[in-house]
Amino acid sequence: MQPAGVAAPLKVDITEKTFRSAEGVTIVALRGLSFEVRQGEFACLLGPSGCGKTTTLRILLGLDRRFAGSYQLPEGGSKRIAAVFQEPVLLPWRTVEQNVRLALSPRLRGKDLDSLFEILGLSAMRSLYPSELSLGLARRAALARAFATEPAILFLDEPFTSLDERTADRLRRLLMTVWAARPTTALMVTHNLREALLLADRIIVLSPRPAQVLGIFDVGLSRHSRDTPALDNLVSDFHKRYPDAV
Ligand SMILES: Nc1ncnc2c1ncn2[C@@H]1O[C@H](COP(=O)(O)OP(=O)(O)OP(=O)(O)O)[C@@H](O)[C@H]1O
Repeated sequence: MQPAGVAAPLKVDITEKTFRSAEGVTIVALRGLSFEVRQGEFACLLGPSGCGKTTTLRILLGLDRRFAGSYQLPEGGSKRIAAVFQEPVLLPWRTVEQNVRLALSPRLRGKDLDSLFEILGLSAMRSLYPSELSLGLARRAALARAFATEPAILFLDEPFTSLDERTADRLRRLLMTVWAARPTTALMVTHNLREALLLADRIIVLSPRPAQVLGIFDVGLSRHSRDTPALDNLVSDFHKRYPDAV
């Protein structure tokens, strides 16, 4: 048991998660999946398509309680959990700013959001409605909403899919800037190795379904040094260590 006030990691120990298909066939999505994310760390869960990454996040978000095993959220189960999904899920009849403020606890509702909107390049878009935003801007609004809540843990499920590469890259860099300004324990699901190498402190490498941890890849390079040649080297180091992963 972690004493109150002491930094606690995210601990995951899922013994098994199965689904029953429409034809009555049992699909084992996860079996023996165990890992930790340290306090204040940005970790990526990297694995091939269909291996069980989203299933894992849904369990950690409390959206799926039918599994065997256990997990412990940072700070002994604080309620401040934020999530950014593939779809930004903004309320269409609310402005960007209202969407962000609605997510805040009463204590934070009136807080100054200027610097957060500024970092994310959203200062001029605060009073726009979601239908007036490009997909890239809507994703930024979803990031603003997540960080505004000052979460104990932030879960991200492939937040940069279906964007052109330039927009995705700009958003990845914005995510790093906002995370550096407001560090929080973060777990991001992706099947994009370069993305994981650009963003993560450590990568939790998963096997094909049922997802198990093949190993942990410690990126071990400061984020400012992760330019294209450095990323190329990291990709090659990664493939040497995990020739069969992703
Ligand atoms: N509600 C469900 N009913 C039946 N099978 C499911 C259900 N949800 C997920 N699955 C199956 O469980 C497995 C894991 O799915 P999951 O979405 O977690 O994978 P993923 O690693 O996130 O994939 P991707 O990277 O393509 O999003 C897949 O075989 C999927 O078809």
